[in-house]
Amino acid sequence: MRLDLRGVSAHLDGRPIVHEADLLVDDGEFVALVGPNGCGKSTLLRTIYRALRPSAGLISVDGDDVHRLSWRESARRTAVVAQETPAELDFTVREVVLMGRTPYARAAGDDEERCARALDRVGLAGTEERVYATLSGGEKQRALVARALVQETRLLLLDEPTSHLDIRHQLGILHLVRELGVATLAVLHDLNQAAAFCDRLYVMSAGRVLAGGPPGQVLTPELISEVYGVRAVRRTQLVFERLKE
Ligand SMILES: Nc1ncnc2c1ncn2[C@@H]1O[C@H](COP(=O)(O)OP(=O)(O)OP(=O)(O)O)[C@@H](O)[C@H]1O
Repeated sequence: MRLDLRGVSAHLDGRPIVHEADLLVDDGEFVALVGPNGCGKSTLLRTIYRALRPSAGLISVDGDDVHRLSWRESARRTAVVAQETPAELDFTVREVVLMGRTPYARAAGDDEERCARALDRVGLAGTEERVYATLSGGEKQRALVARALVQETRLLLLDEPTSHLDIRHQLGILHLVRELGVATLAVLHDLNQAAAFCDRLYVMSAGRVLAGGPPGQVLTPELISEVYGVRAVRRTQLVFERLKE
């Protein structure tokens, strides 16, 4: 699975937000998209999962223009964990997770097992009957990752997947994504985490993709100061690793 963006521009309410973005995610790659608040990361992601039509450029998944695929075909290729959580209706966690199976034929008797396995992988085993709306922010976020997992796509789009999570669960989700080995494009804010977990990253600023490549090459103090207006100093720091259960 290969995601390829060429010259993608996007407007919101007639305002140009993303300008001629080029970006590539190869099969099995974990790629981060970083940049300051409001620079257009979510907007760019939305053009990929078809919540927004680009005003110019081409977005292809395995060579096919994503905006020309049928809804079902698109959902079989690409799963999304977006920032907005779904309307808080009275769905159970099971029902929310199984929405990820909608692009597949019914009658798959093993959907229950898939659901249980996915919930287990995100640390929510046994919560199937809970009402989704009653979960905490971090639990909701992990349930939405479980929904993306049962969709069994080879491309995963994650918009700040760790924003509500404590440090242990942040690492849990990032490790999980790595282990999946699925092509992943994730908007992340923590540059240290992006550098630690991702194969490559792209830096956006003011609607443009400024740089892309391995974290060590891209995240230079010069670029960070240009993009974020902060001074970056490389120091030894506390490193967190999850303890085994
Ligand atoms: N519906 C809208 N109409 C007009 N402008 C919008 C709309 N939605 C977002 N914007 C603007 O578009 C710009 C890009 O927003 P976007 O959410 O893509 O940024 P982001 O990089 O994901 O930011 P963050 O890190 O804060 O999540 C922002 O200036 C935002 O205010």
